[in-house]
Amino acid sequence: MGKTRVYELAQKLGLENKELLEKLSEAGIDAKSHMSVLEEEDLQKFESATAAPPVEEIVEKRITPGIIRRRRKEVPAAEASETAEMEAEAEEAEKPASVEKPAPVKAPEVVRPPAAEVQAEEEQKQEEAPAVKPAKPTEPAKPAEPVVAAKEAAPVEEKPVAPAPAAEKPAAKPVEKPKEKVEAAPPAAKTEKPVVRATASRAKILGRVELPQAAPAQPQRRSEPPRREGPGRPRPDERGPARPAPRRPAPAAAPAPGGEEVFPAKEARGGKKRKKGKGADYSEERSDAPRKGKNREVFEPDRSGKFRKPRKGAKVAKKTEVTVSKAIKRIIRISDVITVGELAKRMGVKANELIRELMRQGSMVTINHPLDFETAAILASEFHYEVENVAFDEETVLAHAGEKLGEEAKTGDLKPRPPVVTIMGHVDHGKTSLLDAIRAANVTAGEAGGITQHIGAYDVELDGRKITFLDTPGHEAFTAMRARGAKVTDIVILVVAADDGVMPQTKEAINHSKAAGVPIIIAVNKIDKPEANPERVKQELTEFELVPEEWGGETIFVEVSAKKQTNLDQLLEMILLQAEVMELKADPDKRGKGTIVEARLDKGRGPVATVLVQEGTLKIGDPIVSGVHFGRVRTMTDDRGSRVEAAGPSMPVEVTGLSGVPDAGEMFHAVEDEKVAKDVAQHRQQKLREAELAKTSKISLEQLYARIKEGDVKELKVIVKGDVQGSVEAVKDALLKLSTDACRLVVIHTGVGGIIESDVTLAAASDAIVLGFNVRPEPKASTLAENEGVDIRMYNIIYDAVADVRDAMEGLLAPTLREKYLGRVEVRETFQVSKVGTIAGCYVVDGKILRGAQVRLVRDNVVVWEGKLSSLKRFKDDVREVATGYECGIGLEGYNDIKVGDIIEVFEMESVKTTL
Ligand SMILES: Nc1nc2c(ncn2[C@@H]2O[C@H](COP(=O)(O)OP(=O)(O)OP(=O)(O)O)[C@@H](O)[C@H]2O)c(=O)[nH]1
Repeated sequence: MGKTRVYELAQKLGLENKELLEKLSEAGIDAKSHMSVLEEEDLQKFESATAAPPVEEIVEKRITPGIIRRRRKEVPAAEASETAEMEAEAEEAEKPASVEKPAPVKAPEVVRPPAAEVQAEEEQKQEEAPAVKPAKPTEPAKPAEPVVAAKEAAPVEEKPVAPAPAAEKPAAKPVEKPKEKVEAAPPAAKTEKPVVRATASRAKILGRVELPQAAPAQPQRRSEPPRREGPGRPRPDERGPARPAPRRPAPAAAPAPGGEEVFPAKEARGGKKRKKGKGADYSEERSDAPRKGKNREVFEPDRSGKFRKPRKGAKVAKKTEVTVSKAIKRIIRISDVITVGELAKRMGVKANELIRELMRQGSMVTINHPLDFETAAILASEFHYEVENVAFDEETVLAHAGEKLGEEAKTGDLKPRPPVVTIMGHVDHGKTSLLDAIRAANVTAGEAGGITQHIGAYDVELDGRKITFLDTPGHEAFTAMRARGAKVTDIVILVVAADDGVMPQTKEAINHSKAAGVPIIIAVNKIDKPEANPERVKQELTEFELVPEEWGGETIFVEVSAKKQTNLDQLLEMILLQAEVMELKADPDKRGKGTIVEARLDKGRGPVATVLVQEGTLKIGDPIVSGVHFGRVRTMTDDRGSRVEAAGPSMPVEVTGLSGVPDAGEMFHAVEDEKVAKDVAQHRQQKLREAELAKTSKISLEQLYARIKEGDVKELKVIVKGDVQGSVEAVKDALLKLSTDACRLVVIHTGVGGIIESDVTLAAASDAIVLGFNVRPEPKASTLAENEGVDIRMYNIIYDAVADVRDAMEGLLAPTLREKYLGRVEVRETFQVSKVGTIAGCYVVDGKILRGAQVRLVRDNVVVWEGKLSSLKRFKDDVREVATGYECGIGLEGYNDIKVGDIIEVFEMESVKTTL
């Protein structure tokens, strides 16, 4: 294709450049300066136009060029493309025309140096493309439009140099750029002027200097859209050739025209900029926009400005929404406690950052560490977040529920209530017999023929005064309930067989009772036996500070015979006397609350719970909540199987109507309505889940120092278990000497033998630690300790134990070597192998056994030997490890006294950092 510049053609025709330019524009050819390039098509067009200008054709052509120009200038091509619409709009546009005109003119002006020509052009434009104008009017008023125009023009301008840039720049970068480009072109002076005008008249546009930045990306996009829409439009083809006349910078120029019209529409839908995200569905984008970040907001004004028409409403909505959501997000609602990990997640920061911040504040924590409300609030504020405690205040709700009735009635009107008694003692000392005897005597006396029911508790009467017995003899149940926070028992009856005296469980029972602070009444049983020696029992008990009154002490002793029902009344009398001293009172006018003594699932009746009312009165129909269960009291039955309408303080009744089976020792509360009961139950469920997530130990030696310093711990309670009484006593004495002003050391229980479940429950209930010497915890006790967070420490050397406790109290606990449990094998057979020694045929009960691991030989929970394996075989082969459920042959290094039934514990030692 031959290209001719305007001035060359002018020379050819013997015309002035100006004249030629004028004629060219009359012919509908877009030539902006004498340097503009004319394509062959343009030349032909020019020739045919000058030769015989057919009116109709010209009009058509003119329309096209007109549109092009406008585009370049700033005209939102969209309007141009959709002629039909534009025409409609044109009518409206006509009014603001005066404003619009300047815009369209400017672009052409820039192109054409002579002012006169510019005017001519303006006139032409008005004539040519009235339809286009409508678009313009909106542009000047709305800043966005000019931008669009600039963008659209961009593609064309790239190569063309002067003309296009001039048009674009006014919109994008008002002065500077245009000048540069203009300088390159000959008619620099001329171009400058128009630029100035443009900027002046478009003062509003200046503020949008940023827009051009977005534009660069658009040109490419534009080139695409035009193609798509091009086909639909008849004009693109015509325009292509017509416009580029000045310089056909190419295909880009051609598409642009068609694209102009299209773009705005697309953009309006969220096409280009919005497509930042992928696969933007136009419809969705709109809704997404408001949620996006600041970056987007920065861009949005531009877009919206450009495409205001379609989006006026959307714009406003976006901004508002973003602000609101942020404000809400910056408040974190927690329920009393939140773990570090959860807080980090909710704030959208890394947990490590929180942990680092906490370390900076002096606390070493892990990701699962629970943070209380205050700590969480301080921590969150570092990250500009607020924490709101939305904890359901269960206590307030329940207190409110309980007080209501009390207020309505007479508040503070406490009335004496029957004592609640638990019977404890050593095995076979007659606990059950005594309970039965008391009950039998009572039943026959009170309700002849009445069928007694086992409901876990019952009451007996003596001269119109009631006593409630908990039918769960033994300290295990007692402490298990206490571990749940239940303080049910008022008085403990310690049964000691007169013929047997104080035995290990007698001692345990004493310790458990003392730990709970419950007074003890001694029932010296079996006095009917000839070998009975009550005096010896009294003597033995003085060791435990249980001194009979006749010996100057305060403990009540009653000599009874369960078998012969001797002195039972006297025992009851003494119980009542003790109760009187204790001034046990309760307000029966409140809503009922108390403790679950027993609960089970009955096939026919559903969950059945024996409850002991401790405060107020429980009535049929009362909504109640117990633990995570709730419901309405459907039926109430006493221990004689009689239906009861209401149960007052200290009365045990069997209740149905709960949604599930609560745990023994759980409290129950009657509340005003079932919704409250449900709310409380659900809240507890949630807390239970949280607690599961953030299990914390009761107390451990590692935490001791820190807690002493915080004032949390004023005394350290210890349970000592050992293989022989001598070592237990030695440790106990040594430990007691460690007592300081800051922390008193109290040994709440000692015993010979392995660490058993009841030791752990006692430790859990009393916040104690368990020290073991040459003894091991039973598997069940280990599990319980793990669940309850009880610290069990095992030692072989007394000195180590004492040193550890002392160091812990002084905050000097060194990094500890902690045992990592690997497995447990049971010795099933033993073989003597010459030159090798004893080989144990074993069965791996739990975990696995590893060659080279350390082992401990345990017999009856007492450590007999500790060392290493000398051999580990499966059949005849040496093996590295043997897993659960398999048999193996084991040899112990330098130890042969292995017996059938022995347990071999396998473990590794690992160093654990002590954190205080
Ligand atoms: N001679 C005599 N024997 C009694 C008396 N009280 C209980 N016994 C007997 O002692 C044995 C044990 O009595 P239990 O009531 O089962 O003792 P326990 O303390 O409940 O026993 P555990 O439930 O195993 O802890 C039974 O054989 C009773 O008959 C008594 O007062 N005199």
